[in-house]
Amino acid sequence: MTVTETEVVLEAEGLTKHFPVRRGVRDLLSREHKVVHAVDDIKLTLRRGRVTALVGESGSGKSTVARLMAQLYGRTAGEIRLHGESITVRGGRKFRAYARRVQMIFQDPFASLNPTHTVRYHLTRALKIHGRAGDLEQNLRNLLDQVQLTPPERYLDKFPHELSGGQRQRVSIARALGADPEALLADEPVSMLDVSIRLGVLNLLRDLKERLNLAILYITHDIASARYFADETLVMYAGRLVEGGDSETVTQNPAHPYTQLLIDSAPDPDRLGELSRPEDQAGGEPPSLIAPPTGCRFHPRCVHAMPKCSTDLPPRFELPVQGHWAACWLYEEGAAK
Ligand SMILES: Nc1ncnc2c1ncn2[C@@H]1O[C@H](COP(=O)(O)OP(=O)(O)OP(=O)(O)O)[C@@H](O)[C@H]1O
Repeated sequence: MTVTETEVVLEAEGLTKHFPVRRGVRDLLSREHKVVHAVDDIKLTLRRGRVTALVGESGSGKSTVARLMAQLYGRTAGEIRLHGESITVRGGRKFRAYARRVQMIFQDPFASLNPTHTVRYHLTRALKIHGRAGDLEQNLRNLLDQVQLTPPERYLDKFPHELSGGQRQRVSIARALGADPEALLADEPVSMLDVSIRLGVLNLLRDLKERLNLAILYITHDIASARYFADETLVMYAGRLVEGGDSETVTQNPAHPYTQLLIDSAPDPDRLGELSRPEDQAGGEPPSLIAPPTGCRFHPRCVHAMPKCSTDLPPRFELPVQGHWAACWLYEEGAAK
């Protein structure tokens, strides 16, 4: 099935978030209101039965995108559409209705579960909030079955500290499923877990995607896991998307110099002893998002930078593989498509 064939659940267009910077004493005298350009002009589409990875280094704005899509943050500009309908909610009943369809999973299951309450409490609450308590015992069992915590009675009366990290994250996923959502926004769902159990949780999410026909946004700094887990991969740098396409193409044939850097600097088990060589750290630091570079935000670190890159923002240029694009002037020829 091609990317365009499955039903669109959630879309963002022109999604932008600027956080005001708290003003110091010296700034009070100036009229300037500084902002952090955390997220600028993001366009993405989540489809039924598909995982879209949003990949980038720390501080690139990935979590902010997830929180905007979950309507936990108000946006500075742009539009979020649920089944084609533009939607903005700020708390209250409207938020609850939105959360019934779009659920978020956070990085740290220990922080997102209340240590003083049992698994039963967390899941019961989710079912009740979303009007699905019905046959409560059976629904609780179903949720735990779905996340492969079986037999359910072994887990229902446990407190978060009595569970392993992987089990806690499975409870968080079960809680999200309590709403019977169409889309899951998973913000680094395995990065706090032991390496040995990450794969199990990603496989569970993949299994749920298929069985429940979920649309999943998978946020990660680990591009290798995006190749393994996601159908589509979007690469984010300093608040902007720089490349996108099917995961195999983006990870095996990266077009944007930043994606290439991300792949080259990903830990490679065959090179572990060499990681501290100075040449491995080439490529510099991400820019300040208070005064981001003009033109392409990556140009100060880019080995291919041309004069135009520092002045003109590159649009998306389409590349030979269908659906693959890069926002990079190197591909300007392809813009004719
Ligand atoms: N509430 C806030 N107020 C001000 N600045 C913020 C706020 N939240 C995030 N930022 C800034 O926005 C930028 C993007 O942050 P965000 O957490 O979205 O990045 P990220 O890619 O998810 O990073 P990480 O993987 O470290 O969480 C950062 O510069 C961050 O400091």
